[in-house]
Amino acid sequence: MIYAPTITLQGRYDVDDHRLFGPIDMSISAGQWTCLLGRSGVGKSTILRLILGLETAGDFIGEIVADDGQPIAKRASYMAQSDLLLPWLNLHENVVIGSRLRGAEPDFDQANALIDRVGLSDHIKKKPGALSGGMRQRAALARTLMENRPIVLLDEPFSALDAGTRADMQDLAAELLAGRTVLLVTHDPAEACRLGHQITLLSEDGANAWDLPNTMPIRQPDDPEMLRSQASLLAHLRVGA
Ligand SMILES: Nc1ncnc2c1ncn2[C@@H]1O[C@H](COP(=O)(O)OP(=O)(O)OP(=O)(O)O)[C@@H](O)[C@H]1O
Repeated sequence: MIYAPTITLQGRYDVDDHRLFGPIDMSISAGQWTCLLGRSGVGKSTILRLILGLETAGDFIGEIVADDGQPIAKRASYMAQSDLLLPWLNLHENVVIGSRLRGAEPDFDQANALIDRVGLSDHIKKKPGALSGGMRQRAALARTLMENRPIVLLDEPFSALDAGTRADMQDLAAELLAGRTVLLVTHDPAEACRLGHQITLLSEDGANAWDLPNTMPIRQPDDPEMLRSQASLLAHLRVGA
């Protein structure tokens, strides 16, 4: 598989003449899941956009580098908070849009298999407007997984899903993204403790690691150590809110 690098982000970020976060020194480990949590508006989505080199509202002073020195954006796939599905294309066409935009022939077998894994085979010809919010989110997940990139940036990818489907999609993403460098933005301590090799808490003052059980993800929902960790993380987030 193509090398999945460690990414480091060092710097500070100002918006509207005030400091939003930083200075921070954050590492997103090679081939692992790093879960990023923090209060609403602290800058989590901004960090994903900075890593991708996309426009943001403020100014970042610092550097974002991969440990192999190669550019990051071209080998990253990104699932934004809004699903970014194109309304005039059907579900299947949306899932293969990446290849189409690159002028390549899509791998239709892979696309069909992914659509099946996210449970949308019966809806393949529907346009996004005819799908529920959770279905749209699963379609966007399939499109992201279809890209098969070594770096994957996910912004609340499971937020619209019912509890059972959410657990299924977490399992699927953990399976298909094994060995990739994944940065997952989430508000859900249970999700972070289930999926994360590392958890980073972003605040105005910095980016701090949160201790996780020594077990490897993906952790079972009834894992006692995980449950303890998610409970203390929730308590910490409530105090910090
Ligand atoms: N277009 C914009 N113009 C001005 N300020 C913006 C703009 N977009 C975002 N911001 C500001 O940047 C800050 C960080 O936004 P960001 O979306 O990164 O936060 P977040 O931590 O991901 O929030 P949430 O958890 O609610 O998704 C916010 O406080 C917001 O006010």
